[in-house]
Amino acid sequence: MLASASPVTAHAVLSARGLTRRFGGFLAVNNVDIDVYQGEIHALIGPNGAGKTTVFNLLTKFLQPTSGRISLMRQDITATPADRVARMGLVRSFQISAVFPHLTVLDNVRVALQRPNGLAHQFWRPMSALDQLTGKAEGLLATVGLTRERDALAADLSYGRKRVLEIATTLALDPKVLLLDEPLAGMGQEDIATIAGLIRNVARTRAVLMVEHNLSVVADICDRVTVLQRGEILAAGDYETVSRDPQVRTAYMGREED
Ligand SMILES: Nc1ncnc2c1ncn2[C@@H]1O[C@H](COP(=O)(O)OP(=O)(O)OP(=O)(O)O)[C@@H](O)[C@H]1O
Repeated sequence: MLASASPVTAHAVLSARGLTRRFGGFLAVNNVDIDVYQGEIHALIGPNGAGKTTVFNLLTKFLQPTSGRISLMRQDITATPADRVARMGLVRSFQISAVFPHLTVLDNVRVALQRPNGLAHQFWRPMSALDQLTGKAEGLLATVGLTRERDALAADLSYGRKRVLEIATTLALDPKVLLLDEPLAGMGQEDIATIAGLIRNVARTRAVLMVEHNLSVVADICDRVTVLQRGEILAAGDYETVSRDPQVRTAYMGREED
């Protein structure tokens, strides 16, 4: 029997206490505590199979925890369905990152913008009905640096620019907490620098939790790091502290630096 969960920290935007998930007899996530703060980027790192994706699935309510509690902006969301949690402002990038290849960059953002307006069920309205969203969409494109590609078809963007467009469509939902699953995967150095800067910018007014394998980017842009191993927290703190932890070096980072 697990110990009962400790109290959820009041001022974190997203908190979990004693988060635990079993798959049959296998303990994939074991007693994980995590706090994600406004204005900060929190990295969740760890070797393959450590439980990072399962933690994301638990926090976004794609999976129900076996035990433990989750709170979003001081509200207990442990039993709240995924769609409601998303409407409350906890947004995972892929949830709405379906970029429509045959729409322009601007139209992709306008389509994303209609969702929080409660028009999602009227998805097949003519594009002209989206005109009222043009100004806001252009503002978002400016925020992410996509103004020049405004009228390009999404299909014609490079991989890196498509990921930037995904971030723009995610921001259209005005998330309070943004969960990014390996946002830099498969990118070249130049795109990494652009996206890392963009994430840093986005986090100024939001809380960001990201799973990321690129440790130099984690070191550069993340305020806090939680290291998972075999479903448990191995270490947590700022990158400096965590990267000096002998257990972490042996289990994970040591491998990178050998
Ligand atoms: N639905 C499931 N049923 C059974 N086992 C699962 C399920 N989902 C995940 N697991 C197991 O839980 C463990 C943690 O998996 P998870 O995908 O969360 O790890 P991860 O840290 O995201 O790994 P990676 O970096 O490789 O994506 C793994 O051993 C995985 O096989």
